[in-house]
Amino acid sequence: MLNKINPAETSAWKELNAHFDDMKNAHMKELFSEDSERFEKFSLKFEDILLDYSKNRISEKTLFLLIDLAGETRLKEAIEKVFAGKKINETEGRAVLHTALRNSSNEPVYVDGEDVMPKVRAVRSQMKDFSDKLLSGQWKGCTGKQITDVVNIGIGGSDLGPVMVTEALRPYWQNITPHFVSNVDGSHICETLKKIDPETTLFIIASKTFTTQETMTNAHTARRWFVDKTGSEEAVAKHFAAVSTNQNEVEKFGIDPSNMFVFWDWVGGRYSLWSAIGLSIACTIGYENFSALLEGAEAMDCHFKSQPFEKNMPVILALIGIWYNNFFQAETEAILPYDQYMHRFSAYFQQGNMESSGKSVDRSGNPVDYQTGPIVWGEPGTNGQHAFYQLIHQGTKLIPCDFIAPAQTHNPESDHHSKLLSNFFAQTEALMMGKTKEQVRQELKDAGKTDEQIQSLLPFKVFEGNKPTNSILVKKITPRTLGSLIAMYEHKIFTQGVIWNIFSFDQWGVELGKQLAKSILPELKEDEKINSHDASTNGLINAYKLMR
Ligand SMILES: O=P(O)(O)OC[C@H]1O[C@H](O)[C@H](O)[C@@H](O)[C@@H]1O
Repeated sequence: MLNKINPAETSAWKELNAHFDDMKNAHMKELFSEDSERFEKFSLKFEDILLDYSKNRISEKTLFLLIDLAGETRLKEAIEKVFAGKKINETEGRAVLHTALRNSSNEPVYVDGEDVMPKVRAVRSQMKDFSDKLLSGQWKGCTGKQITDVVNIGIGGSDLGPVMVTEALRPYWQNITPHFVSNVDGSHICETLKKIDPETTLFIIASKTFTTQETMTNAHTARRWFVDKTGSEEAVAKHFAAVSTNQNEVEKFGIDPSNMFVFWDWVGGRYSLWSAIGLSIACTIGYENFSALLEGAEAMDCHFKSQPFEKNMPVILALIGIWYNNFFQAETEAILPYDQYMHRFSAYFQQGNMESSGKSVDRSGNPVDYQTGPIVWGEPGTNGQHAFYQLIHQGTKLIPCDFIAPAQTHNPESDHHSKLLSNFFAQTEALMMGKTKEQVRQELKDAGKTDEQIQSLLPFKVFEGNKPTNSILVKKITPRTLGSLIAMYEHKIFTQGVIWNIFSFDQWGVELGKQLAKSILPELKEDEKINSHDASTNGLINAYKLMR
């Protein structure tokens, strides 16, 4: 379906290896002083989003070769296939069509010869209807009261997207407070139940499979609590909705079929916020805003499909990521939003990246002999500055970072935003420029230090600089721009997967732990010692039995 080209065997890769020898010691400071147009050359604008990628250890030749690599690994063809609904998720035999969920054109999208768009539109209008009723107060709970709280019970892709988006778009909240329960740790559901009133709460059970242990356990606990508090089984119909691809299991759980929202196996969990999994988002910010989120993503889809690689934001980001990952051998990437509302953005893309690209077998089933997905992590600025930036500035590891900031804040109180943004600009400058021995010497001299003091302090105060960053400056975080940003990173992940010759849309690695947990659970019931595992696991379980 997708080609099975080993990227490391392409001629572009070999040339990149040779080119890396020329570039590995190049300092960005010099690259900037050699070219007064570097910023213009290495920045892109898409609607209200500016991507500045000039602070990277790249030259025009680097980009040229990376684009060649994309050509040799047939990226263009892969993009056409994914949008056309081809079953590129081969290990699960599925198409990958989260883009169809935001397709507002009249173009049909076929899976197995069937246009999926009519079904997509039907669920969209069901979501609109439901969220409108809830927000307008027309939907009444079992005692005739309006719904004030929505609790989304889901995990992984059925949780992270809705949490991230509702948090990022908090300024757009209407009259419903969302809550999210994901962890099977009873503390999560218990603490949430303490905050809500059963008469005014709607539970959304969100699970693609409707068999996930954490979600089903939390859902049953919520249901028991609800029936216990209201004394009525019938009331469940007015207070529970489900989002799933598994109609049978939803019915078994006892959710009114008219409160069920479907999606399809061609929507991957970590790409599902655009589907009915986004119901909690629509109920929080209103359907119109949810729709604007989809429109922003769709606009990025069109950009990704139509722009040549050198002007294509997701492609450029992907190629730069590959440059560091596979040539500089960088192991991690940080995503650093300078926006408090976006505090779950890196966690969201941690799943997006690490489940998609955490693969060590290529599309032919052979072990890869090059690095694939990086470790992705991050926290909002400026908090991160006071926690882990030290290592980025002066540690031994190369950590390419994406800095994201809105030019306009939703809270223009006093001078907070200019202070925030001055940090955003200062950090990427400092990471690139560093501080030379001469500068440090002068600074210490000006501070009145003796020569001896200067000599001893010097090595610690020098910053090598040359630390790569992308800056993504957004006019304002609105539903539309957020939609575009998310889609931009989704397509970055896709592009990298195509080039690395891996399957980006399965996640078999998650299964093993789940299976073992299932076999261990019954062993925890009895008090007697067990002996069915390795010595460490037996030892731990037996110690637990004595401690509990
Ligand atoms: O939506 P569900 O079927 O409950 O699945 C929830 C999560 O389960 C697993 O952990 C998968 O690795 C995730 O990709 C998925 O999002």
